[in-house]
Amino acid sequence: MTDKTEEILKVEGLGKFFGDRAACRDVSFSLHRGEVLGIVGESGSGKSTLLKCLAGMTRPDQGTVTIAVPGQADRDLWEMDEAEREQLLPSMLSLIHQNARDGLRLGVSAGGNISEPLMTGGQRHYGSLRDVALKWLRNVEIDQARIDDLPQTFSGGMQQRLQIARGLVTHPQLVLMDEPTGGLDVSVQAKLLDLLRRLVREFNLAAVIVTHDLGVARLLSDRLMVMQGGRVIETGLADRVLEDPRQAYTQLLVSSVLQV
Ligand SMILES: Nc1ncnc2c1ncn2[C@@H]1O[C@H](COP(=O)(O)OP(=O)(O)OP(=O)(O)O)[C@@H](O)[C@H]1O
Repeated sequence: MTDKTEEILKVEGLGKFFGDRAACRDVSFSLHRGEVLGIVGESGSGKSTLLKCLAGMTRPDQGTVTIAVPGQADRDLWEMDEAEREQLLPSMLSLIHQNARDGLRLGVSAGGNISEPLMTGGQRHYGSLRDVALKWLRNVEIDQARIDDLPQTFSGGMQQRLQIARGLVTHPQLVLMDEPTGGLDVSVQAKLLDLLRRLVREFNLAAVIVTHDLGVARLLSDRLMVMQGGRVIETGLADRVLEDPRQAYTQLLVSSVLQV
């Protein structure tokens, strides 16, 4: 049985600067198994930069990112050398991009896209890889008959679901999502949100979701972190932050959405 209180991610004093500009600074939070943290804020507030620092894509200038590694002691992502980080990343975390095409291999079949991360991890048995791919197609509600089709032949919503299957097939403990429903039709968004909610619960995932959509944030997140000008200005339970925002900026953010 998994321990729901297990800390999966701890961020302390994180900062990233581009010249004189702080894209994010003094960011600290922790995340436990089964918990979903939504990060909201206007464009340019530092959400994507923070996510990239957590995903091993952008080296922060300050602070630490400590992640649980299966079967090992917790590790600071940025203290590892690059080769070790590359090797351990798939078992530690998965990044779901806003644009599914950034997270898929377009020249590889749907089944190949799902099984590739397992092959990178050393699995070679064709029959079992195909079985896992079929299972994951079902998990993300894609017709199993499409297993040999290329992602280009899929709709935007299907491509996003395929990216999610590829991201979760290695059972990472931490999932990072960058505007996972952005750019999709409203009805497709709703279906995808339902799917994400189900998968987060089913696999007891720790997840960080960056979104500018407070509706998405409310539906998926347990806790919310509001960013402005690179800093965290408010954090708390999602319902509390949205129903009783304490900072003027959060009040503005919430009221501007309600007016739409
Ligand atoms: N590679 C870069 N070079 C220079 N400045 C950058 C770079 N990446 C981000 N920034 C700056 O850092 C700040 C935060 O940007 P970031 O993309 O993290 O914000 P965001 O909240 O994700 O915005 P959006 O919602 O529009 O994606 C901005 O002022 C941006 O111009």
